[in-house]
Formats: sequence, C-alpha cells, structure tokens
Amino acid sequence: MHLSKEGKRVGVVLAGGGSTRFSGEKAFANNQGSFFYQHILQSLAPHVDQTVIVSRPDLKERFLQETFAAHIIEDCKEVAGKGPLAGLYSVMNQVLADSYVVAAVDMPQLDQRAVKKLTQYPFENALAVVPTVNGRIQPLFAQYQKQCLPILKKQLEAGSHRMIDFLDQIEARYVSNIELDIPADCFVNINDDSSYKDLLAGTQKKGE
Ligand SMILES: Nc1nc2c(ncn2[C@@H]2O[C@H](COP(=O)(O)OP(=O)(O)OP(=O)(O)O)[C@@H](O)[C@H]2O)c(=O)[nH]1
Repeated sequence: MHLSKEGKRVGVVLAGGGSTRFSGEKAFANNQGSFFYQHILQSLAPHVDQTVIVSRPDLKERFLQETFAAHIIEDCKEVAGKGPLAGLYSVMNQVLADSYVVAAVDMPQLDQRAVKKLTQYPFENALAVVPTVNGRIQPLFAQYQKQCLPILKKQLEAGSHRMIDFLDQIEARYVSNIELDIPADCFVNINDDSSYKDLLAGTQKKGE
C-alpha cells in the first residue's frame, strides 16, 4: 500500500458499457499488443492503492483469464448497464476508499503520466476534479471523493443517470488539460470502428 496524503485512492476502469457502436467489446480491442483495459490498468496502477474494473457479468470471465491484480466487480443490480455514472456508483458502493480516479476503458491514449498529473491536482474543498479540453468537460477521466456516494445514490434513485446532472449537484473543480499539463490526445475515446481504425493507423485527430 502506498497511501497518498488524501488516504486510500482507488483506480477505476469503467468497462461495463454495451459497445453498441463498435464491432466487438471495446475492453478487449487491441492496441500495440495490449487490450484496451490492460493499458488503462497499467496507466492507473502506479498512482493508486488498488485497481478495480467495473463491468458486466458476461465479461467478467474474460478479465479473470488475465493476470492483472485488479479487483473485478459488476455494476450493482439496481443500476446495472445504466451508463458510466452507474459504474462509478457501483465502485463507490462496493470498494471503500477516500478517493477514486476514474478512466473509461475506451481511452487508449491515456498514460501513466496523465494519471500522475491528474492525481497530483488537489481537490481543495471540491468533491471532484474534472478536466476540460477546449471547454468540454471530461468526467470519464477525473477524480472523485468518497463523499460523492450519497449524492450519487440519491440521484440514481430519483431515476437520473446523467453525468451532467450529478456534476451540477456537487462542487467540482474544473481544470483545463493545459493547466494539468495533459495532452488533449489522452482524452480521445474510441467509440466506433472508424475511430479505432484511425487509432491503429496513427491518424486519430488530436483532442476529438
Ligand atoms: N460499469 C459501467 N460502465 C459503463 C456503463 N455504460 C458505459 N460504461 C463505460 O463508460 C465509458 C463510456 O461509455 P460510452 O462510450 O458512452 O458507452 P458504451 O456503452 O461503452 O458504448 P455504446 O454502446 O457504443 O454507447 C466506457 O468505458 C464504458 O465501458 C455501465 O452501465 N456500467
């Protein structure tokens, strides 16, 4: 354990989406010899006390065949498959920590340096640190404090699964990728076959 000043920090790989725009499961898409999820785990691991993959029951076995020391959990039944916020809630509800650094599985250009920069940025009095790129918020590569859980629970119980509604309810610290010193490319996410093809060809446009 290498507890930070802020206490136990968990690194979360959000990997429970449907990948409906992609032919296959994004978590197991290959880039430079690694599955997407392996790359995210490797990026998070040096900067957290524990890594967690939160995913669907039908994918669990596929992660277990791998040798990474990640804790693999499913979405809580009451919110399963209801989007990234459901994934964040499910981790906070099942894995106790002081803070959570979250990354979507489909961000293959994220790296250890970016995670280091994000995790070094202080919460101060905020409940979340959320990067922005060209003014667009990036809540799927962001940090959240454990105190988000009751707020998140209440919102999900009220039937809203929208990230933006959640962020509106908490004090979040928005910080540009430039201030964080994280290249915009790190935030690029792969949603479909065309962007995956561009990634493999090394032609993914910056910051898209
Ligand atoms: N645990 C969990 N993760 C999710 C859920 N929905 C989306 N995610 C993850 O959140 C990130 C962003 O998801 P999206 O790209 O918006 O959705 P997706 O379901 O993966 O893909 P589409 O079906 O093509 O929209 C990805 O890393 C997903 O795996 C969910 O219900 N539970």
